[in-house]
Amino acid sequence: MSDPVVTFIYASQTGNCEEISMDLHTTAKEKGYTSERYEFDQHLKNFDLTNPKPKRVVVILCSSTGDGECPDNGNKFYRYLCKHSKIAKNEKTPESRIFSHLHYTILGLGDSDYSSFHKTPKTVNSAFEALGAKFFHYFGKADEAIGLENEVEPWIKGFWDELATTVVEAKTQAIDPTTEVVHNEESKEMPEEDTTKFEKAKICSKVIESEEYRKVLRLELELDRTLSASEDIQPGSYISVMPKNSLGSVKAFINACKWEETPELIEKLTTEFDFLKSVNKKALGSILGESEHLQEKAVFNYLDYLAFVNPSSAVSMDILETVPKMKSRFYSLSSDPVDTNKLEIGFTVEEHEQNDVFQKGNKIVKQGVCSNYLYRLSEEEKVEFDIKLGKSSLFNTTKKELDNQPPLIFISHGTAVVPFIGVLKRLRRMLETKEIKGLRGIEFYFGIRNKTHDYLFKDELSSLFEYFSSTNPDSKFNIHLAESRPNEFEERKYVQDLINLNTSDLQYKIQVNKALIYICGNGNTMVKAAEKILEEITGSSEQLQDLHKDGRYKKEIWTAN
Ligand SMILES: Cc1cc2nc3c(=O)[nH]c(=O)nc-3n(C[C@H](O)[C@H](O)[C@H](O)COP(=O)(O)O)c2cc1C
Repeated sequence: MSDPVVTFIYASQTGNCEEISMDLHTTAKEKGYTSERYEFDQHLKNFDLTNPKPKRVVVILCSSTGDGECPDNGNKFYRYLCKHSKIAKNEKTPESRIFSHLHYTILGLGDSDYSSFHKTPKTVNSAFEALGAKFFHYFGKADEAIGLENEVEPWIKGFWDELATTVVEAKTQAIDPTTEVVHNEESKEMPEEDTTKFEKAKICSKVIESEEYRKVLRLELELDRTLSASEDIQPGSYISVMPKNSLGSVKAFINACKWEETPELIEKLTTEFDFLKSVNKKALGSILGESEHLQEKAVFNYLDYLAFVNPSSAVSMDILETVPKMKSRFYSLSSDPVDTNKLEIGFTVEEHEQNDVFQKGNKIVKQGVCSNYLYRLSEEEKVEFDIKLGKSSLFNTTKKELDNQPPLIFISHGTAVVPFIGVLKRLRRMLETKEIKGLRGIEFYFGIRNKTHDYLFKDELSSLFEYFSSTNPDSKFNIHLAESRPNEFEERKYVQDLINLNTSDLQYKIQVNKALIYICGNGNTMVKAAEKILEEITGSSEQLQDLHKDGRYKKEIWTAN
C-alpha cells in the first residue's frame, strides 16, 4: 500500500499563508513525506480532492481579506466549497459528501481588529466538515493583532506528531468491507501486492439474514480449487468482485441515448461503464450543451441525467468518455479460509432512498451496483464469476499473539460484524486443534438497530460464544448489545454508551492483561465515538496510536456512510 500524499493548500492575500505553507511543505519533504502544495484555485486543474486516489491528508492554510472575504487566489475554490457543502447539508446523502475519504486540518490567519475575524477559515472548515472530511490536530486561529507567531508556532509544533499518526491511519483505512454505496467513489482497485490472481467462483448457498430494516445477504462461494495456508488468506481478508450492470438498466441507458441496441453494445455497457454513478456535469455539459438548470441540481446519475435532458436525437458516443469505468467492490470474509474451497461473505443489498431532483418532496430508490449484481447471481443457478482474493494484514489473529492468552475486545456495528465472524471461527478452530491452549475471555460490543428484527448473525454468534464458554469455563465471554432502535420503553443505546459503562473493566484488561482490541465500522460515526472513549481509557490518543502501531489495536474502518 503506498503512503498517502500530504497536500498543503493555501489562500493568501499578502503572502503570510503562502510562506508558512512553503515552510511546512519543505519540512514535510525533509521528513520523508510525499508532499505537494497548491493554491486553492489550482483545484481541479492541478489536483482533485474529490478523487480518492491518491489517498490524501490535506493541510489548509488560509486568511481573510476585505470584509471577511477569501484571498484572490482562493475565490473559485471557496465558492466551490460553499456550493457543495450547501448541497451536502441539504441532501444528506453519502454521495454528496465528496470529501469523505480525506483527513484534514486547518490553520487560519486573521486579525481581531476586523469584525469578520477568521470568517474565511471558519467557512472553509465547516465546508470540509459538511463534505465528510475527517478532522485531525486542531483548528489554529492566529491573530495578527496579538502576533501571529503566538498561535502559529504551537500549532506547528503539535502538527507533526498528529500528521504522523494521521498518515498511518489514512494508509490503513479500508473502504467499507461489507457494504457498498451507490455512487461510492471509493470503490477502486485493490493494491496489486495485496491480491492474488482472478479466481472462478460460484454461489453455492444463500441465506437472508435480515429484511426488516435492510436486506442482509450471506453467500457461500465455491472456488474451483482449494486454498492453501501459504496463500495467507485469513479471517478478515476480503474478496473483490467486478460487478455488471443489470440488462434492464443497460437497455434503459441505450434507449435514453437513442442508440441502436446491438449485442456488442449491450456487452460493453454491461461490463465496462458505471453509469449509475454521479454524472461528471462539466464534461457532459460540453458534449450535450450546457444546461443552467442542471448545473444547479445536486449530483445524480447518468440515467437521471438523460431522463432530464431527454435528447431529441441520438447522443454522441463521446458521452462514454465521461462515464466512470466500472470498478471492483470489496467484501470481508465471514469464514475461516483454511484448507477449503469455500468462502463466505455477508453484505447489505444496497437500496437508498434519495430526494427526487426533479420533483420536490418525491423520493426515489437507488440501488447499489455490486450488491444487487451479487443478489441477481444468487437467484441464478451456479453461474461462474470472477473474484480476486485480498490479504488483510490488519485483522488477522496469529497463534503467537494468542500465546499469552490476552483478553479480546471486539467493537463493531451492523454488517461490520462480518469479519468478526471469520475471526471467531478461526479462534474456535485453533481451540479445537489445540493450536492454542485457551482463551481469556471476549468482550464483544456490538451495535444493532433492534434485537428482534436486526440481530445479524445471532445464531452463529450465540453458538460460537457458547462454545468458548464451555471450553474455557474460567473465562467470561460477553456480548454487549447496543440497540439504537429498541422496543418501546427501552432506552436507545449506542456502542460507545456501553463501552462507557465498562471503562474500569476495559482499562484493567487493556493495561494490565494486555488485551487485543479489534474495531470495525464507520469511521465517521461509531469508530470516532468509540475511539474517543478508548483514548480516555488508554490515557491519550498517543497511547491508543501506540497500541495500533504495536498491533494490539486492530482497525478496519470505512467512511462511505
Ligand atoms: C485589507 C485587509 C483586510 C483584512 N480583513 C480581515 C478580515 O475581514 N478578517 C480577519 O480575520 N482578518 C482580516 N485581515 C487580516 C489578514 O487576514 C491577516 O493579516 C493575515 O495574516 C493575512 O494573511 P495572508 O498574507 O496569507 O493573506 C485583513 C487584512 C487586510 C490587509
